[in-house]
Amino acid sequence: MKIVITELIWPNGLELLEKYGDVEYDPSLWSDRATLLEKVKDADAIIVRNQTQVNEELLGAASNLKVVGRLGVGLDNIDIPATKKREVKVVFAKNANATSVAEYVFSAMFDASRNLSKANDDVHLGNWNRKQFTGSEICGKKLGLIGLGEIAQRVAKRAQAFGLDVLGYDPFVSKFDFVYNELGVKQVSLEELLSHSDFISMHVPLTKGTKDLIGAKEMEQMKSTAYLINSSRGGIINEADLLEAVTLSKIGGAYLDVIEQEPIKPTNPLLTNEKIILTPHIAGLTEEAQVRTSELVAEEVGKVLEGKQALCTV
Ligand SMILES: NC(=O)c1ccc[n+]([C@@H]2O[C@H](COP(=O)([O-])OP(=O)(O)OC[C@H]3O[C@@H](n4cnc5c(N)ncnc54)[C@H](O)[C@@H]3O)[C@@H](O)[C@H]2O)c1
Ligand SMILES: O=C(O)[C@H](O)CS(=O)(=O)O
Repeated sequence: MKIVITELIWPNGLELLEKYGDVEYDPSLWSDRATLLEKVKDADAIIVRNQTQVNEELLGAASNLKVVGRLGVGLDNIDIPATKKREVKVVFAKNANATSVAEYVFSAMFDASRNLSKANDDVHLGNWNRKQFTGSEICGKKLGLIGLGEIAQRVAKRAQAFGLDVLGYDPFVSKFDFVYNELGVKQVSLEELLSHSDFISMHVPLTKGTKDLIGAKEMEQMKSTAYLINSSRGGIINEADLLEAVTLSKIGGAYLDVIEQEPIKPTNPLLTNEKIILTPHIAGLTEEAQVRTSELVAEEVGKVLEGKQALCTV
């Protein structure tokens, strides 16, 4: 069996995969499409993250392919109908990085409320501006969660402990769901969530229905002090509208772990506003999450290659 890995995987996953066949691992292969198309010609398995476009072109080139392993949960870079048409299985790291993403959301809320990074920069300049960095408590503030799946539920659970008031909007989750009844999330309309929340955290997949879900109209409804946090996918918040809203102080700022075009280009206008805090798609990137992710995907890919039933499939 030939297993081609096009993006970052942890060593425990590599070790497991070596039991199933010849592993070709190049974490930057995703960025060299011509070489990638050549390498997958006789591949039985391809393992990717979010950058490799698994589309008709790639699937067409990989005529031997049995399985695509996704080292994460977002499947927006994989043409699922095309894989089904070719009877190629897709396995993914269901829930493996959810706790890490939930903790990232708290890092963003605490950074916004206690000015940690800005105060550190200032002290390193030799200053001691205590009053300037007076913060605010997150206790008692309103946190709006857009999308109430696995990650949002882990955020909601932790938010209870911090005394946050959690509002939730997800048209696909019934009012009888435990997220409303046991996790203390209050079911609201998108409009209510936008107008009342101090922090708004996005937890939806990127689909036709969620593209530009938050644009100028939605930002108009937000509090002028509120922060947007996006650890789901670029494209869900309209970036031009965000830059304008932050520049005109219509909202407080934003924490973006994901952007439409990754990696970021030096000319990206988002870099011009310091109230837009950017991280390089690291919300799910912790040692613990990546050990889990790599093990789970390696095992699931292995099952398919051995003709067994995989569990984390689409
Ligand atoms: N930054 C990172 O490192 C990182 C890591 C993991 C996941 N993610 C992203 O986070 C996303 C969410 O992950 P998850 O595990 O919570 O997914 P999930 O499938 O468990 O939950 C997604 C939720 O979004 C809801 N939803 C869909 N369309 C909606 C809409 N228009 N409005 C409101 N809600 C809507 C669904 O009903 C579902 O409850 C992933 O799709 C992925 O793109 C990013
Ligand atoms: O969807 C995910 O799990 C993530 O965005 C993290 S990664 O897989 O792209 O690294």
